[in-house]
Amino acid sequence: MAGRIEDYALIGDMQTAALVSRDGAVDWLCLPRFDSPAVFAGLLGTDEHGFWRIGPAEAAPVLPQDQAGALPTAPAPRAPFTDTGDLKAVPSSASAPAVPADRRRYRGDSLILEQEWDTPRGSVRVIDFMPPRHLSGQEPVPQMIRIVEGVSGQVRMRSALRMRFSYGKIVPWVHRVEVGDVHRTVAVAGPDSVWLDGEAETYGRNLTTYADFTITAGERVAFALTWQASHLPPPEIPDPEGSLELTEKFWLDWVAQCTYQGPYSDAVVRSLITLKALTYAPTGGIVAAPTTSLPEDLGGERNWDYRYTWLRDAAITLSSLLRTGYREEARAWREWLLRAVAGDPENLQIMYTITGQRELNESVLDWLPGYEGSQPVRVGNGAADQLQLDVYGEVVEALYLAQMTGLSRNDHAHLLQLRLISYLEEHWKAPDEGIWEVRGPRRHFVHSKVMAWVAVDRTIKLIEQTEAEGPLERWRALREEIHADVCEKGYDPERNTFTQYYGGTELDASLLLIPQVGFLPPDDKRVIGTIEAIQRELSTEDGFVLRYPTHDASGGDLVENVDGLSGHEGAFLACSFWLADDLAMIGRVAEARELFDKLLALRNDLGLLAEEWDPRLKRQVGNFPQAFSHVPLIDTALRLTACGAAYLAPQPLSAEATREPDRQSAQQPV
Ligand SMILES: OC[C@H]1O[C@H](O[C@H]2O[C@H](CO)[C@@H](O)[C@H](O)[C@H]2O)[C@H](O)[C@@H](O)[C@@H]1O
Repeated sequence: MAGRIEDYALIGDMQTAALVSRDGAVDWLCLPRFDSPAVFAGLLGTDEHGFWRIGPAEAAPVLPQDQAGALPTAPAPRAPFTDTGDLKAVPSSASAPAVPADRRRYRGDSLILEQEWDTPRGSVRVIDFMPPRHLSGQEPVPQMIRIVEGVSGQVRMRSALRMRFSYGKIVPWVHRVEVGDVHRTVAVAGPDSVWLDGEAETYGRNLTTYADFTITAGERVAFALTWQASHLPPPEIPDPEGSLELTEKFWLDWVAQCTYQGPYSDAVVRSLITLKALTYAPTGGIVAAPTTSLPEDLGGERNWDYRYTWLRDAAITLSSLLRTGYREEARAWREWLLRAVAGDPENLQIMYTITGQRELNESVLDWLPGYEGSQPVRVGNGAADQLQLDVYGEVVEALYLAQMTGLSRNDHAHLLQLRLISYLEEHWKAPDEGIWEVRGPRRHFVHSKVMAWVAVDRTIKLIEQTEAEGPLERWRALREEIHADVCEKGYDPERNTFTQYYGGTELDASLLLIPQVGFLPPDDKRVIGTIEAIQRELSTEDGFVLRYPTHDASGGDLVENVDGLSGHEGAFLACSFWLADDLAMIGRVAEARELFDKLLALRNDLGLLAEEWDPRLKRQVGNFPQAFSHVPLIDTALRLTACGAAYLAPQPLSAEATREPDRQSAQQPV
């Protein structure tokens, strides 16, 4: 059974990721890539939907050895328990004890997880990681490695592995393969095979693969789980200790490139590592989160698949990476973007798969009960077909920032930017689904129009500051027209606040971005009025911020939610960071710091954040970990570090900003 969302740790290899619970269970892992079907989907169901737990066996039942016909089969253990004196006979259906670790941490600035248990007989550490695939020197296949290390005394351990392919639906055929002295266990179903290698003897019971062993201080016992396409030869025998060394070096080298130094260094670095882990290395696409259907409303229907690349989320991620010294990731994403949106801007989607595919058909996995009963469990995402005009602003801003911070010039990116503006010229007046991807009717969302203004503004600046060409006068007039339209139709003079959409009266936390994107200065009375109104009317009791109202003043359901969904949701963490930013910008710096500190305190003990915070239950909710929360964390940390600076202005063009070799010169750029 899944634990609280914040009880999970993230490990990953920049092509997929796993969630490991505090009790040593891997409850979520999609193979071979982020958006593949899960092999362990216990997170969204029960142990029956797949998990792999390694932990102390003190409370574990004695499991009778395999009966004929039970799968998987195994010979008698080579290394049976050395001490069974105090084992109690308990029902054989019990699989593995779920004992929470006493301590856990990432090993330094890496994505290598270490969990430790203290037992009456000694202490033990389990080290979990996924080696980045390019490091191995072998065939690049996904691999999860778990090394059990004796810290003191002698501890009996159990590994219980229940693989269920296709998100918990399929029981694979599990059998042993013996090659000389080497015994391997392999699970096969359809296109997938998953190989278990390890020194401990395995045996099968109740369609689960077990290994029971005793670990003594100073000993290490390793397991490796490797995915391979089932039609290919078996993967090479893993080298867990060598991979550990390479993986640690990889992360430490990567973190060493970070240019941020300041009081929030730990939080910023952990967020950067998380963003890097969410980046699909082969293409540069960035997933919004590695999970699907972790609910925004526990028990409710607000469950979405985030294993895709949103232009919005990826663009703001890119901006954070650029501000902290990571240009390679920015360059890779820009190339992903150019490939993904290649063609007519009319056909631009707001999200794609990590490889740039356009089909994200949404469907329901009806065999999964959902996280704490939150149904439906969805895969795919119907929002892909929406019109969200703000995306043009975020993408253009990221391209502009890329060039202004020294990422070498790219003609295709230039041309794309110009064509996006031509598209906006025709379409900015249309109603859309907006930044929150509402599933209610389209509206004239104020934030969407503001971001359309951003797109035009940054393009004008690009033309003014570089050799890019475009109809400057026409676009200056367009910029004025959008600005005037928003100030006239999106502002309520009686309440002195901008509103969620033209003609509406509700507020929306996305309006907090108005001063941050430079639409109006922070000391404009309309901006201050909006910030104060949002703080007053959209704050939760503990001072975090809702995206928009989903209940009326008395706490009851609204007759009609703007998002077209039932139920409530938690405070949206990105919006809460934006409020801290705005407070700093209008000079309320102490308050901004206080809010930021409170937000940092919401991170789990490993520094990870989901999308939202449920203020009633005091729990993280929504997909986890979420780029859209970690990006604003970094931005606010930078702002507060540089406090005084009203806007994180792009740095001037550096000498490096020279023309990039034209890799695709023969192709039409967009
Ligand atoms: O709330 C309804 C929508 O929720 C999801 O969208 C949210 O996540 C996106 C990815 O982080 C983010 O870009 C967007 O701004 C958020 O509203 C979901 O993906 C949508 O399908 C759903 O309509």
